[in-house]
Amino acid sequence: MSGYAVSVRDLTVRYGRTTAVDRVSFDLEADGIYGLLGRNGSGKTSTLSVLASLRRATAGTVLVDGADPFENEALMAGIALIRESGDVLANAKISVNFDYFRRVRPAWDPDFAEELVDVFGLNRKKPISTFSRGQKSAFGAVIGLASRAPLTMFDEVYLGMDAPSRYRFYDLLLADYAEHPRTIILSSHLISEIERLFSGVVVIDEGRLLLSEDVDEFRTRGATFTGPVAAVDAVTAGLRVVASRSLGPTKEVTVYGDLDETTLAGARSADIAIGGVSVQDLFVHLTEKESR
Ligand SMILES: Nc1ncnc2c1ncn2[C@@H]1O[C@H](COP(=O)(O)OP(=O)(O)OP(=O)(O)O)[C@@H](O)[C@H]1O
Repeated sequence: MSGYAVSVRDLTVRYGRTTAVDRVSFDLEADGIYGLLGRNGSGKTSTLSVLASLRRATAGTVLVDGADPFENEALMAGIALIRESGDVLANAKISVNFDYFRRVRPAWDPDFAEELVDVFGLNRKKPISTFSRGQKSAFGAVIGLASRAPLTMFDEVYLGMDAPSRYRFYDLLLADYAEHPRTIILSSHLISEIERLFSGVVVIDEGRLLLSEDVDEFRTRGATFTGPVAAVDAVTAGLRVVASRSLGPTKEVTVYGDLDETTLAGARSADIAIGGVSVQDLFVHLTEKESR
């Protein structure tokens, strides 16, 4: 089974007077790992909830595999939204939960699920409600991975896990994706750890779409200059600086925007190394109030 394509058109979600999502449009090709990035309260969960059919759009349309997921049971079997709040049988043990997910998730892999329980060191004898926050998050990751849903969405579940568990999750996700390609959306505002996973990014801010593009394209929106402090300062003077770090005589400055040939030639002649930009730095810049 391969992944579902996603098409979001003019999606609007309102809660009373609050507009959480404001005419957002983007497309995700089937089979890819996408970052849905936005600051707290930017509308990530609201967007994912509509895709998962937990909430009806106030306006606009959402198509998953070409169809509206709302009250579409057959399609919903292939759409998994994993939230930190659970969506599991909290009072039951792992085995009871696995029996349930085996029934509702057509691509459920029971062996992989058991293997993941061992990897994350989860207790098979206790109900999920007695797990710590990190263990609950890890159990969510287990469900999300073993479901192998053609559209799998992780809504910041990894935030509750400690660093070793998070890195294990990222590695497992990548390895499993390579063997079983599908469409995966990771929503987060903590990007540096997960940006290596993305093939594409959707950035939203205060309910509005800022951009939706391929990650390599996104990274070329800026550049990083590394070299002697004075030389770097001279080359980057007048450019839109996104981030700046100094280490003794060396300075690394990240800038946003297109670079002209004169700037690039100046950098090369001053022995300044020019590199790509992290998604994290660009995201912070794009969503900072003072940058607009
Ligand atoms: N059930 C609700 N009732 C009223 N307002 C809501 C409700 N759910 C979300 N909101 C509001 O909608 C906006 C978007 O919230 P949403 O949860 O979609 O953002 P988010 O990007 O997922 O945030 P976070 O990163 O903090 O989880 C916020 O202003 C929030 O206060």
